Amino acid sequence: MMEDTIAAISTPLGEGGIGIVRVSGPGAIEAVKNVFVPRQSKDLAKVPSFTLHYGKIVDPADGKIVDEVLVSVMRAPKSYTGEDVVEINCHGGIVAVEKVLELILKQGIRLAEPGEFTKRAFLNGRIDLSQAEAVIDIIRAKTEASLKLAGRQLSGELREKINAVRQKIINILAFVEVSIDYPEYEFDEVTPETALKNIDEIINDVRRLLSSYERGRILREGITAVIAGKPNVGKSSLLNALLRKKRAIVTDIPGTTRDVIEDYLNLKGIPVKIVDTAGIRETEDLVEKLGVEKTREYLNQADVTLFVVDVSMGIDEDDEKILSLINKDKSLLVINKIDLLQGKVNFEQYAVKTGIKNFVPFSARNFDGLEILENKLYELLLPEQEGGGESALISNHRHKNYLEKALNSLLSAKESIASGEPVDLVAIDLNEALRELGAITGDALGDEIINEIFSQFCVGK
Ligand SMILES: Nc1nc2c(c(=O)[nH]1)N(C=O)[C@@H](CNc1ccc(C(=O)N[C@@H](CCC(=O)O)C(=O)O)cc1)CN2
Ligand SMILES: Nc1nc2c(ncn2[C@@H]2O[C@H](COP(=O)(O)OP(=O)(O)OP(=O)(O)O)[C@@H](O)[C@H]2O)c(=O)[nH]1
Ligand SMILES: [Mg+2]
Repeated sequence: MMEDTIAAISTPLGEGGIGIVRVSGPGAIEAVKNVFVPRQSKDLAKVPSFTLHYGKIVDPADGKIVDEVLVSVMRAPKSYTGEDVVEINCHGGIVAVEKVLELILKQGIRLAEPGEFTKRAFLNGRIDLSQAEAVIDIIRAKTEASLKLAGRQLSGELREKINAVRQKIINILAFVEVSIDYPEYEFDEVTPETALKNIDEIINDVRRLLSSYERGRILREGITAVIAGKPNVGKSSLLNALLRKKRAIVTDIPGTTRDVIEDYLNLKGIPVKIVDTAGIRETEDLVEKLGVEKTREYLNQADVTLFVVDVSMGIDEDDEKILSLINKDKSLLVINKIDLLQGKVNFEQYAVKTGIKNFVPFSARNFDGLEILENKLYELLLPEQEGGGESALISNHRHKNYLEKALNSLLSAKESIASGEPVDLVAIDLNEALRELGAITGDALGDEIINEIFSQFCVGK
């Protein structure tokens, strides 16, 4: 349990219905008692846990009323942080909330660092590190799907999976350690064959977790889609169609979009940053030139490119130039302006000519093909998995890193057993794998790394 007591404003600063000052630590109740005058006289130190109390915050220095509030009391160890927690529900508005916080700090309470409440929940053992990280993911979630993913992690799903794998390693280690300590014993259970079989099973578990990372990352972080193509093919019109609003200026003058335009959309749960760019062409116009330069930079960062062509114009050298700048496997070819078509057109020809397999005939004028376009884009990002596959569990790069390290240690242990090396070496690798998996849940992780993780939180969380 921490010695000192911390406080912070836990709601966004601004005008709102209510604003909350949260206080946590052994001195929380005493500090609030000093500034809180309950309407019905009672002692906050004696009220039951999880109760709410009406009254006023009064500055003890001059007896002036600061705000009318509701105060809740949650006692250790059953609280968000695992410590005594008192929350003061003030009227929303910057002045009242800040004034109340100031009064609390005057009672010898320290201002909380970003993420410190959640860090205490972790340090006091109420949640593990992966759950603490899920808290920040929930705050940052941009779509329902990413919220759901973070919610599963908050409920401890990842911790359970990791701990199950660790337990399997511990089971093998137990035998290995015994045979190190008592080499004269022969254990029927631990022939190299059974050990190899068990390690293989663990390796598979870790690989399965790792394989869910790509999906998890896309849902958690979202992706960047860049619209590219020659001037006037309808890039900005496509942006507007996807956003269902007139975000970018559209004209029939080639070179209309000069600067990069960014916006966000929710593609069936995937948070997508969509970028409309200046049409790429050789130009003498300085402003347009700079726009084209920027387009190239964005294309380098794109997770996926929407390459737009005008069906009434076909494909020429200028298209080829742009094609050389993009990753065709991560592109969708949008064959635009099909409303202008008279007679039949072989769309596959466009796929062959551009080398982009995924194509969709489209009209930004009448939205023809918009739904197919969205489906194909989704499929390109999150392909349907064979046999259903495991739903995403790993979404955080830190977790992926430690899983990869653990996998290497396990592979090394497997090799040692297979080549008949001394059991001591096997034990070293297995212990290493245990430590690496433990880093995901926060077991045996240095203070520095823990501090780094929590510093990414917002104040009051
Ligand atoms: N006012 C308020 N709203 C909030 C929070 C908060 O801290 N204060 N939360 C903060 O982010 C979230 C809710 N999360 C919480 C998680 C655990 C506990 C808690 O007290 N857990 C105890 C007791 C549970 C029980 O009664 O069974 C425990 O786990 O021991 C509280 C809030 C969202 N809304
Ligand atoms: N008929 C028809 N016209 C379209 C379609 N999509 C876009 N246009 C027209 O094509 C012209 C260019 O559209 P924009 O969306 O500005 O094209 P752009 O690719 O953003 O052009 P730049 O910003 O100059 O590179 C406008 O006159 C649009 O109305 C379509 O599907 N059918
Ligand atoms: Mg444009």
